[in-house]
Amino acid sequence: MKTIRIVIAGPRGRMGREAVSLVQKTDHFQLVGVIDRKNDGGDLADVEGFSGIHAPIYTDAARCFEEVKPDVLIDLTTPEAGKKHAEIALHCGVRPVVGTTGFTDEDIKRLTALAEEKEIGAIIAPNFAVGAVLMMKFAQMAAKYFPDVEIIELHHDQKLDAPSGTALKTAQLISAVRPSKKQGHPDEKETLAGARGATYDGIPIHSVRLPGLVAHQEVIFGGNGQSLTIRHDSFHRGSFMSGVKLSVETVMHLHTLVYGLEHIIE
Ligand SMILES: NC(=O)C1=CN([C@@H]2O[C@H](COP(=O)(O)OP(=O)(O)OC[C@H]3O[C@@H](n4cnc5c(N)ncnc54)[C@H](O)[C@@H]3O)[C@@H](O)[C@H]2O)C=CC1
Ligand SMILES: O=C(O)C1=N[C@H](C(=O)O)C[C@H](O)C1
Repeated sequence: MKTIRIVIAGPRGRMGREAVSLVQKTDHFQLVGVIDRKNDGGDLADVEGFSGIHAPIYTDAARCFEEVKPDVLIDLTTPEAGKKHAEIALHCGVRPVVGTTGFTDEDIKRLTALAEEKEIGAIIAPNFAVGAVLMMKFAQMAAKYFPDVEIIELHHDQKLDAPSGTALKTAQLISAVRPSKKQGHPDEKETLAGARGATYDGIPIHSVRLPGLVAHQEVIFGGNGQSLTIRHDSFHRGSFMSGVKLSVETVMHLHTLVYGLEHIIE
């Protein structure tokens, strides 16, 4: 199998560290550089926790892509940095695999247009865990029969964006198969602002942030005298890595942007 040259943005983060380890243990993956906020010009092997893993560190994405010429960028940073890195990657002919969340519909449209203009593959996956992708698919199936639904997402308390990318994607998939509707009593009033959560196309989304959690979501459907709950839990970040590997391999054969692993996992 041809070796895939990879740059990771955010290598020192919780997800970035897992991704570095994935690339290290995958025979046909090669870590050719990293993009970090610190240590420009240094070697990753000199950073705590990366002993023996040699890769040049860049703070400037464009310079990184020009100098190390990767096939794929894996971005696991922040919404602001992720959007910037994905755009620069596409301009430089590098295929982005973006796990970073907090992208708006507008961001995705803009990056899709750029990928099509450059005729290059890109993947934006709000959740790389196979179980989470199935949860979203099952929720979309259930919404045809149960149009009343609320989403509760629960994450660790260091998460920057709310709602989670997974909750937004779940709401988008549900909204694609059910007519728009306002749920609950038409005269319902919040006596404490925010009590009914945020809404996406009438679907309430509630975000819980607590220490000890990793990534969890419940999609609760209500019908006449019955309820259906679909729940997924990621207990550690290893759960995301088979999806990252699949995305890196798949993006090499794409010529457009794919938003969501449900388009890749049959
Ligand atoms: N798609 C998926 O399956 C998953 C996605 N995520 C998303 O991945 C992202 C990262 O999550 P965590 O690793 O938990 O966060 P983290 O806070 O542990 O790591 C983020 C890293 O990005 C780095 N960073 C920030 N700005 C940067 C820049 N301009 N250039 C280079 N590096 C920069 C930070 O220094 C930090 O090391 C978040 O958006 C999160 O929502 C997290 C888990 C799974
Ligand atoms: O920040 C996280 O941790 C996670 N972010 C993603 C999201 O926003 O959906 C994926 C997963 O839920 C973990």
